[in-house]
Amino acid sequence: MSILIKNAYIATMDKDGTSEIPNGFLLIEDNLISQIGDNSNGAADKIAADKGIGKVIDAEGAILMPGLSNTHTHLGMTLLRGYADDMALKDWLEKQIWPAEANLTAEDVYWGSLLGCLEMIRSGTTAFCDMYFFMDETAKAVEKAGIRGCLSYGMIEFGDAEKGTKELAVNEKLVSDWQGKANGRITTMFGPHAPNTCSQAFIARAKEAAEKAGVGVHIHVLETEAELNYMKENFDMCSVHHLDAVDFWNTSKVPVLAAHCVWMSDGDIKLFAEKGVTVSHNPISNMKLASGIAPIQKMLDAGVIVALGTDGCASNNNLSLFEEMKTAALLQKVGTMDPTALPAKAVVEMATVSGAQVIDKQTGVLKTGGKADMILVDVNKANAAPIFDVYSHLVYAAAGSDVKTMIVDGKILMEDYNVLVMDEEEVMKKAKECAYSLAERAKQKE
Ligand SMILES: C[C@H]1O[C@@H](n2cnc3c(O)ncnc32)[C@H](O)[C@@H]1O
Ligand SMILES: [Zn+2]
Repeated sequence: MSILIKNAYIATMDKDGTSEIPNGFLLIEDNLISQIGDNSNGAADKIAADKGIGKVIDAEGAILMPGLSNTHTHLGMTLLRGYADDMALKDWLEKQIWPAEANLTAEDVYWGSLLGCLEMIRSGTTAFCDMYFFMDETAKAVEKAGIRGCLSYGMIEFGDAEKGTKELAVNEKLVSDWQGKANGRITTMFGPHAPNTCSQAFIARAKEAAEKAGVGVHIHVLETEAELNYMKENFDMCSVHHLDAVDFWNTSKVPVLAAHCVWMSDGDIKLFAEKGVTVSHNPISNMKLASGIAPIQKMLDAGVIVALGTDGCASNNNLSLFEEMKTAALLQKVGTMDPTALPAKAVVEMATVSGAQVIDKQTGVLKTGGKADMILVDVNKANAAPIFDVYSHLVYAAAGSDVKTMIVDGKILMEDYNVLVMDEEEVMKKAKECAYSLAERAKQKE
């Protein structure tokens, strides 16, 4: 189906083309953007008439921009929203989260993932990178919801080579079953959990498997000072150098996505810039677990690709990249005591162009020939009067709930706040039932 959007304030995020079109139009044919331009001379109506376009969206009072990419989630964990708060990462995982996850079923992950997709649709996220368990269920949820998902299985091996072999087989099956499915909306990666929960040899095997399959790797790294200290005590070097010794950060064959990266040294940053690693910055989770402040401005200055992520709903406790954008900007300013650190436009680039780099390079900007993944942000609202700068508005004043329309791969998933791809009431009901039953099962085992 062809869709024509007219009268929008377009923020293309295209560094090589026009970045803003105050009164613009955009034409979608099949799943691609076929035209984008100025509408002040009424070009859109002429195109609609000439081409006989059936679907015209009048976007007066809205910003049209690329959809947002959430580069670090654990979508099934949406069921554990608010399950365990106000704890440090190690205790949180070992005493609360892992015991609860030991009771997870495939059905739990399906409904948790679908709820996560719903929340993302409602808050402007068109693509995400996930690492969790029962990933077939997350893939089915992505298939239904219509967004893009780059899915990895969270492999935790704890130095047990036999367990490692089994974990790799699960991730390999995910790749062979789902890579490129749903018209390419579903892609896959390998997900070795972290350098302090997986051995160096195992992480190297995961990278080898990823290169063989031609897919990326997704890992947590240097999230806490405790991880840094553990690595130094046991291996006499930090996680980054420990994995560099097995060439893990080499991106010449496949992308490498490193979540958190809070405790990076200047040397680690230089290495990531040279290697082309994508960092997923998760400021809210890092603040909530008191993990620290990642040196994001330093990374950007050094040329590291930095994207944004929410982390799972048990450490955030939502999936709104609008909240993440604002928090990222404010945290860098207070962390460096420099109000010019991480300006608004740079944050929007992190949430769009940079995130898309690791998921689907044909998304993340609005330009002719690109895939049609985009959102309309309602600015006919009290919190949007006045707007002097579109990026300032998106980062400091807008909210996820201002997203009124979403199109992914040329298909409308939400229009004028109506989600078209699932029964919202049913999803919330089923997810709550699964969540309370999971908590009950976990409590009984305590
Ligand atoms: C895939 C596993 O990862 C766990 N997890 C969720 N959030 C974090 C985090 O911030 N750091 C490390 N591990 C995390 C999740 O519960 C799964 O067990
Ligand atoms: Zn995580």
